[in-house]
Amino acid sequence: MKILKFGGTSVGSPHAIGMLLQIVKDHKQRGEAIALICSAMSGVTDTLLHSMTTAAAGGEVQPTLKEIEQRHYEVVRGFLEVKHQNQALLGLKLFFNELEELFSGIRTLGEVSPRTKDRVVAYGELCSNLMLAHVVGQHCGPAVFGDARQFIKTDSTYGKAAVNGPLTGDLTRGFFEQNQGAIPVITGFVASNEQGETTTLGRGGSDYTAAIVGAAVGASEIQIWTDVDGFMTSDPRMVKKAFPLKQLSYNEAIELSYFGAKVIHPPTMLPAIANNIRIIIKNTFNPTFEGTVIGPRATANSTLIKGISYIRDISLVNVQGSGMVGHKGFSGRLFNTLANCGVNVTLITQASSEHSITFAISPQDVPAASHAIQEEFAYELLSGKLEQPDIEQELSIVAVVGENMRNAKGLSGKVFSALGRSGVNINAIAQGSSELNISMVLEKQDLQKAVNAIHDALFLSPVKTLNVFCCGTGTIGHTLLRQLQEHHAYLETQRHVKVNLAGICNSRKMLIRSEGIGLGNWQQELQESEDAGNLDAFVEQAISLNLPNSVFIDNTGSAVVPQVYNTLFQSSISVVTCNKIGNSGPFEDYSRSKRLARKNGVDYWYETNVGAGLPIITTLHDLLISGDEVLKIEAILSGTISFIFNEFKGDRTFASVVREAQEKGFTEPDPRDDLSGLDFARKLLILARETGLPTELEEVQIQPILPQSCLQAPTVEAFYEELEKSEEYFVALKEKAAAENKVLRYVGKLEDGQVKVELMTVDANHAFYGLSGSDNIISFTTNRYRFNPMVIKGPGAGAEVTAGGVLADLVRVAAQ
Ligand SMILES: NC(=O)c1ccc[n+]([C@@H]2O[C@H](COP(=O)([O-])OP(=O)(O)OC[C@H]3O[C@@H](n4cnc5c(N)ncnc54)[C@H](O)[C@@H]3O)[C@@H](O)[C@H]2O)c1
Ligand SMILES: N[C@@H](CCO)C(=O)O
Ligand code: NA
Repeated sequence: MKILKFGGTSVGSPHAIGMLLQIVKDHKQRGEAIALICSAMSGVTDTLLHSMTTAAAGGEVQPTLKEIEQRHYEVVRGFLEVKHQNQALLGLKLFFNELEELFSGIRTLGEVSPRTKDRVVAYGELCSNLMLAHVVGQHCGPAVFGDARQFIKTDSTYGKAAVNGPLTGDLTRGFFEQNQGAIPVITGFVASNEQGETTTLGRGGSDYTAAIVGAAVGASEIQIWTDVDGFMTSDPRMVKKAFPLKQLSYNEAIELSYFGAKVIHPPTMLPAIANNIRIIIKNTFNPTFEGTVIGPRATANSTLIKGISYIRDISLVNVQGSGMVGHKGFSGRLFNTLANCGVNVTLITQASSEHSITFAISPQDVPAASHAIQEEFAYELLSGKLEQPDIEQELSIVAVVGENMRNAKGLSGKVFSALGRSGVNINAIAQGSSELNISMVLEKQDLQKAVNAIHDALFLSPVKTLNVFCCGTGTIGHTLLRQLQEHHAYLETQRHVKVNLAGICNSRKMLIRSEGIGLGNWQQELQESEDAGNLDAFVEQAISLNLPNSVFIDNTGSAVVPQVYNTLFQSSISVVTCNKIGNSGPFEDYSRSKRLARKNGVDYWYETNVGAGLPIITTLHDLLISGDEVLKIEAILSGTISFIFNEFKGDRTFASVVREAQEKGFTEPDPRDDLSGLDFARKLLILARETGLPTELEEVQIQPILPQSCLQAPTVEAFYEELEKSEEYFVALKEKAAAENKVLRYVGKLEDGQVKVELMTVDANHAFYGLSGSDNIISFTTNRYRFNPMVIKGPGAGAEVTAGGVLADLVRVAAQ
């Protein structure tokens, strides 16, 4: 025998009932004996409860009752042949007449007793099951309406009656015996007391009925048909990536439900658990989906962790004092007094020093708990043996649940490091000795971030979502977004990184959207945004979203954007930047940013500050962490100037070559930053700092290659005009070098603590002679590479290579 329990939404509409009928037919076809237990049509119970209050206050409820009536009639008319309708309509009409009488009684009395309340709400189940018995009877073979009041017997605790197990068992079996050959369609939730008066079973009552009936008739399986695919790994409203679990043990289901999963109400399952009956959660609207099987034990091959649940509102009470150390019975007194005033304790931790006990309770219990402690420990408080209890508010509990995790080493480490990296502070931790759950108390404002970070860290899906805030959508930013769009499938399947573009900002506009901006149409979405670009507001919103694995990408050349990095680090947001202004500012700022990133456990990557996508900074780091020592760096690090010297061959003017460099995306937003040597000096400065030299930009010696008139031009256009006028100067430079069979090279050097950039002419024997396009070249002379320096060479400017480098840094964040 299988018991099929259908919840309110599963019987709440003609569509749902159509699905139900197919499910019943499928079972019949397989020759399985089944019984149905159904809830009231969705919304009916609440409407009845509400209407009772209205009626008691003298209000009008007739139209509301008529609506409920019509919903049932509609099903009858939709599913039954005309000749069968009358009998069903008649039965329902009788119920509705009784209901009306009850309501007129409530109006007269002006109040609702618990007994009346039970009588009234029971009609939700009575009507739906009577209706369904007729419908199932016509479509699936003989069916019988089961009014559970005839066989589920309880005491008279209205609203949450206690079941008389043995009597109920006998009567239920009797009912089934009398009705062999028909499918029982039984009212969930309702029962009756010894006098035959209607009672109800409380929260989760229909599940309870299913478990009671299942236990009584020795069912092999109880199917809970609902509107979700099963028990999820976490609340899907909280965690987008939550997915349905295949299998759970009873204990795991109870633990998850305790912390908020609302699929079943565990106490109601006890009769099924006691009889080892398998429980399956199934989706009425997706019946072929396998759902979640709940059985006696966690199967060996199921996941270690079953779910992440939470309680949103909790308060922590911390009791401490010298009077507690070594005092037998202290905690006994404490928890007794709490129990006596009806305070439920959700979590307890005690340090082994026994100096303090911390426990979590519901915020509404705080006054009662405080009062009880004051009374019980009046003497200890007065004599200073105990301090005044310390109460922390605005907290939540997150619980990680799984039976198999007791044998999994390193699991709690994963949980805590995921939280640490997301900047979530943990106020208290408890692990039951059953190791079925690890619970953490944390700030309510961090709840969503914490649950998502743990979910990401623990669940099968190795894909890590980075929440990216992209500042700057010019040459580089634009290309980066295109690359992210082009490579998203590769990133997800091969690198296990998913980029959620949670915000974009440029000088004109900004847009924040936690659920993600389309990588394919961000331009349009940004264009349509009504928010003007405002860096501070952008950062503020990014921080307040409080998303896990947040990364801010600076694709600007702005001096103000780096000023927000420290705030971001302090809010546990990583930074990836191709903007070198920050790292080449005052040394103190440079080292503070690095320190803050480290202190907050977030990433700060800026490989593209030097040589665009070429692996220069990472290589330097690798040399240094492996104990090598840098003796000398020689480099060409201006892609723009490299390009100009490589292309200025006499067939066109110097100015036109510079223009081409700009068009090709090699130059800084203002090409004078390249031609003045400033951009180059910044890069060399950053490299020097990475080797440990605490040097400043002013200390870098720069030999200019441009005449003063060009550098001083007020605008970029004026600069180009000056450049045209200086053509002779550049031709002379080039010809002088050519006469000696040499080429012009703008070379940077770091040696003996000195940093300089100078114009050189080199011959064919020099390593820097043969460059093309925007090539950069860098040679590291180190202890290990003393006689044959390590050389890195390749295009060192341009949108593709730079954006590629930024993307690599982003993947590096995910890898951490
Ligand atoms: N071009 C290259 O080859 C290369 C290589 C390595 C690094 N970089 C660096 O890339 C950065 C961007 O260069 P680009 O050529 O893309 O510049 P760009 O001028 O094309 O784009 C800059 C973007 O930043 C935005 N922006 C500027 N100030 C802002 C602010 N305060 N708040 C918000 N948005 C702001 C602008 O609106 C624009 O969208 C520069 O720092 C540059 O040094 C470039
Ligand atoms: N404008 C720079 C590229 C950005 O670092 C160059 O020409 O080298
Ligand atoms: Na680089």
